[in-house]
Amino acid sequence: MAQSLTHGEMSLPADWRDLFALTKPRVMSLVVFTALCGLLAAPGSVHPVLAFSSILAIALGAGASGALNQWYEATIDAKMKRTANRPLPAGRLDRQTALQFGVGLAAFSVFLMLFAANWQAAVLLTVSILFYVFIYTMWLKPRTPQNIVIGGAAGAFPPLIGWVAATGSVAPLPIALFLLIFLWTPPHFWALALFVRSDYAAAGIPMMPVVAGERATRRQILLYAVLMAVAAIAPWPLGYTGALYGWTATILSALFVLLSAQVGLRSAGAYDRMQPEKRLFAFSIAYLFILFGAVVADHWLPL
Ligand code: HEM
Ligand SMILES: CC(C)=CCC/C(C)=C/CC/C(C)=C/COP(=O)(O)OP(=O)(O)O
Repeated sequence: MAQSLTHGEMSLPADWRDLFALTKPRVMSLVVFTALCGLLAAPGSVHPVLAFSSILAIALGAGASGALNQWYEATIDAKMKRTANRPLPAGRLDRQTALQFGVGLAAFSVFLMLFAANWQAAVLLTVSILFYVFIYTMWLKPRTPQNIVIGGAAGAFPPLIGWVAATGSVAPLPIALFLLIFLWTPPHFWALALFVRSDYAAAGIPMMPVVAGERATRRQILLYAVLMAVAAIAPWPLGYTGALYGWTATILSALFVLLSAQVGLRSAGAYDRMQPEKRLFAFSIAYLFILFGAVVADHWLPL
């Protein structure tokens, strides 16, 4: 985008790469993948153009919420090493542009969903965007260490939205997938929070390790991992999925619980490299990618 904007004394071009970075593309890739899997696992068939447009709408809506999150958190991001180089804190983009970009993209994504799929999916997409921006970012994140438990629900909506875009209604399987991501989020995030704790402390964000301490965070990671494993495997005995998904979920969830136990049962202390925590964080991402791939494979290749 060749638009000019004022930043202090200088006039900087709003580079498209900075606008792209506002959408948190790496995090959102998994969000969009889970949405696509929700859509592909639904019964019946969707016209490819409608399927593509629905997924595009979810990607744009998720990107918009990432931009609005960064618009709101520019001063906090400036205080953390991990986020200081984002376009706003680094001064490559001004807040007004980020706000306009986020609001415009959010509105466009909802209209696209309305025309491509149905009003039910458009409503769910709107709820997810509003939830992430208002409930998580503005309300819970600066106030309570439970921020990601409750606020994390926003990230659990995409497979449900994909399913509803395809069918116009809700069913037990996408609700189970919602629950799976909901319970996955605390171990995913707290593993990372353990090794970037000083960042959050510096920014004054009440993340669990900062407020409740390392020991409590470790125990809760393990607790949520066990609950998540139950939610991940349950669709198989309940008959919502077949054995392909069932075995994948059982093996991967056992591994997830094992890695969480390595983190959860470790005593609190000053570790230099936090290897088990980093391993769990990296595995959490691979886990969701593979598991959601298995939901689709199970639907199309029933064993
Ligand atoms: C409130 C809930 C969540 C919080 C607080 C959270 C937090 C984070 C943070 C701080 C990172 C570090 C890397 C970065 O800044 O880009 C990260 C990485 C990541 N998150 Fe989450 N996350 C949450 C939920 C989710 C959900 C629901 C998904 C997808 C389903 C997801 C997918 C990812 C992925 C793919 C990465 C790796 C990005 C990379 O490779 O850099 N996260 N998350
Ligand atoms: C369809 C739709 C609207 C989906 C929304 C997806 C969503 C809410 C994902 C949550 C994942 C996420 C970016 C967490 C980052 O937390 P943070 O903002 O605290 O991380 P930060 O410290 O890196 O800014």
